[in-house]
Amino acid sequence: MRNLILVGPMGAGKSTIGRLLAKELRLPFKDSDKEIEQRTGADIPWIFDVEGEQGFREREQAVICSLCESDGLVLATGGGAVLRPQNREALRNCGRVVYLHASVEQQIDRTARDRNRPLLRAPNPGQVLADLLAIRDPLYREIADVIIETDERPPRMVVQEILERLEALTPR
Ligand SMILES: Nc1ncnc2c1ncn2[C@@H]1O[C@H](COP(=O)(O)OP(=O)(O)OP(=O)(O)O)[C@@H](O)[C@H]1O
Ligand SMILES: O=C(O)C1=C[C@@H](O)[C@@H](O)[C@H](O)C1
Ligand SMILES: [Mg+2]
Repeated sequence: MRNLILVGPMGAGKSTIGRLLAKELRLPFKDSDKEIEQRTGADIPWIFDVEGEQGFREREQAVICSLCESDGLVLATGGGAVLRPQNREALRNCGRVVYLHASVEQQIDRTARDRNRPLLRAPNPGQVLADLLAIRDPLYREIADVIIETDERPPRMVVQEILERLEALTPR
């Protein structure tokens, strides 16, 4: 398949694992969040503040559709990249999709120190993460070729399991 795409919630480790996986496979790595920031010339909190979540989602769709035209990439997506049906179709059609799963408790631990996620600037970020996962978990599953558990597993172990599980897939 053409590309390797990581989906999953904030704190699942898409950016971290994607970078390691790309190194291991000697493939270029792209992160849709970073790409949005580069193309906008501003960071994600700025985009949410000035253009709202809708503005961010427009930019995200443009970036996803353009990155999906590439071949041979490891692509880490943003946590909400699966919300739009057009993105789900583009991602599904442009490579193997890996859903990195993490419990809400692990997501809380892994995102607590980082102020770069505007959706978590709420009084109760744990509740926000739980609500988002309830809506998005079926969407991640809808497009996933494999689902990988990341709770209590170091990044290197997650990378190894992805490689093994991808190896075992039959071509589609
Ligand atoms: N398997 C893991 N074990 C322990 N810590 C991890 C693991 N995966 C990621 N982390 C840590 O969790 C934090 C969040 O990871 P990362 O930014 O890769 O998540 P993400 O899925 O890309 O989130 P977002 O959707 O917000 O972009 C980082 O500090 C990273 O070092
Ligand atoms: O889960 C989400 O909706 C988001 C996750 C991040 O990767 C960024 O794409 C942004 O902060 C929104
Ligand atoms: Mg990320």
